Amino acid sequence: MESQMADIEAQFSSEHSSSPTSVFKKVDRAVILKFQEVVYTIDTKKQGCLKKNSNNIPTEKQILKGVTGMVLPGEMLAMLGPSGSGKTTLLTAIGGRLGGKLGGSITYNSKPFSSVMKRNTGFVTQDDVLYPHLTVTETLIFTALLRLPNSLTTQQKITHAEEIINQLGLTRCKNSIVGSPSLRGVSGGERKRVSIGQEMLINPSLLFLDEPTSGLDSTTAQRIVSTLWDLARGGRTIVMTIHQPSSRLFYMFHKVLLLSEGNPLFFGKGSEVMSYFDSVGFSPSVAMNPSDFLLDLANGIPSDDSSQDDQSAVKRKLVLAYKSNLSDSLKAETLEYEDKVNDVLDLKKSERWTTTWFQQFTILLRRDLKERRHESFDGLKIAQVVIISFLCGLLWWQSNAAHIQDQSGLLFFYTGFWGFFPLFQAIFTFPQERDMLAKERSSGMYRLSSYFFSRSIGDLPMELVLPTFFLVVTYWMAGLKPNLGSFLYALSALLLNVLVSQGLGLALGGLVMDLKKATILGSVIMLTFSLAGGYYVQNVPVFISWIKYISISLYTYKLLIGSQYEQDQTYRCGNQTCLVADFPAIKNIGLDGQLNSFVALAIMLIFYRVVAYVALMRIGVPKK
Ligand SMILES: Nc1ncnc2c1ncn2[C@@H]1O[C@H](COP(=O)(O)OP(=O)(O)OP(=O)(O)O)[C@@H](O)[C@H]1O
Repeated sequence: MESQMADIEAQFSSEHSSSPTSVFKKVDRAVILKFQEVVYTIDTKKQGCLKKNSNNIPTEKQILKGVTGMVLPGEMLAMLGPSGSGKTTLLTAIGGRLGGKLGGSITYNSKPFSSVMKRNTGFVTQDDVLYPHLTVTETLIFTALLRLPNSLTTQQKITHAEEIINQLGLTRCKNSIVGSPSLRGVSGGERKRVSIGQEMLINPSLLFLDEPTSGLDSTTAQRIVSTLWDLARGGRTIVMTIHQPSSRLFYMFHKVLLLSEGNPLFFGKGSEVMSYFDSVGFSPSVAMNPSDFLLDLANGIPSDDSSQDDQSAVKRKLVLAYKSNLSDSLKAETLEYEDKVNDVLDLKKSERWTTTWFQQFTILLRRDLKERRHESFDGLKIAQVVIISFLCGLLWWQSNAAHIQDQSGLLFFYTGFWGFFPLFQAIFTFPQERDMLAKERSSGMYRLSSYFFSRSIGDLPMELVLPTFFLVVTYWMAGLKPNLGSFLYALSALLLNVLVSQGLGLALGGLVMDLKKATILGSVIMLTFSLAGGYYVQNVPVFISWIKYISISLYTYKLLIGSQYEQDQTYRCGNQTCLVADFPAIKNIGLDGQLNSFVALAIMLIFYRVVAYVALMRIGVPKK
């Protein structure tokens, strides 16, 4: 086995350079990771795992049951175990991203996790969270601009991203879009390397990867693990979960941790694992891949010909064997090491953010415009608005004040259409972005406020151009008050309506974070606002009439009729002349109090956005 390691070393040391600019260069700060007796418990009642608790069934479930280990700089630890054994939970815990009931101790150079450590940590999640419409180069350059400190110039950051592309073997596909399951882009292995590249940009001392090889063929998996192996040689501490590595891969790991139902069954050198299990009475009946053998053991199946054995008894025996043979010596070794490293490898203090607020804002805005250019200039969306504009213009063709019923109907239609349309566009924003926001925020890439402003402003031009176009067409075709002042008044009311409805959509999406639920909730709220808007029902019972005070439609409708009619204006009703202010759909709303309506909409404009912002604050922060 030693010779196998030497072969691998020889093979890969020739493949990668170690020049000063290389991604494989020595890391600035080495980190010793230690975790002792890590226990993690979840409240199954809170998580909805148990329906009832009438029979005193325990409502807590232990996911991790006292896991200990230590990974030194330059080492690569593989965590193995069957599905559900707790690998991802442990990785998330030692990666500093797990809140809740976490017991035991996890230290980094003898210190707890801190924002400085966060800055030195790379975390590659199992699912690659990447923007599908950006190219590989764009993805890495934007990450470099956001994550690298201002001590580097923009050009140096770009050069660094380009170096990563070359060194991770992504040159061939650097101009291809990343893609997603529904959009053909680069291959799965290339996508994984882009995710690794994003973390490598900051030259992390610690690198965590959740199943970096899942879904990849064995050659691609081999390439990725050898890249990681080279990264470890630069003094990085690397921890990954892995499902079923081939024996070639297995021997590349310096250390192996085997988990079964949250219990550790083995922690130590990969080369010693077979002899350990042999010493406690378990050895494969035929020569087999060590990871297959280990997974069988963790499932309670000791060898191919003994599938009839009691699996729980086997697992219990293995847990006891670990406790009596490995646990104490491992704990002692971990403690002993502490004395040697204390204060030797200290992390320097560093700023919380590597870039300024304004830099983050502009980079995020540019990235957003690039990623979503196809959405903003979506032909279908534009066609929809154009068709409805002309249809409305034709239906209400040259109506005049005498057709007050028609005109008030058109004005109310404005509030409805431009309430629902922006609301449903905005509802999608945050649920779609949640994973990206969680990933980037948990690696401390930018402030929430710079993200929030860039995201709200990025869409604005198109959000405002479409209703403006709609109003220009319908206003003049329908023969509304032909005076620039009235038109501009109506336009500002309509745009305010759009912005407030958009804010409501952002808030609902941010609060619920589930598209289906948010859409249903959004339609119920908007319909309620519409019904309470004073057009359909005039004699609302007192006990429910308060709804109108929170109705976006009511205030907008009030402003729109204010833009068209004067207090003393009359119209022909049959053979006589009637006051516009007495027309039922207007009388109830009244033509006065215009300023109050503006103020009410302005308050809602701010309020809904504040709610959306507060709702986003919980994303990317470990739950307490
Ligand atoms: N927040 C949670 N709520 C409910 N159950 C949870 C939660 N977190 C973890 N678990 C449970 O803990 C166990 C371990 O989960 P974990 O994802 O760590 O397993 P894993 O070994 O990584 O599995 P896989 O290989 O399938 O990804 C599973 O049974 C899972 O259902």
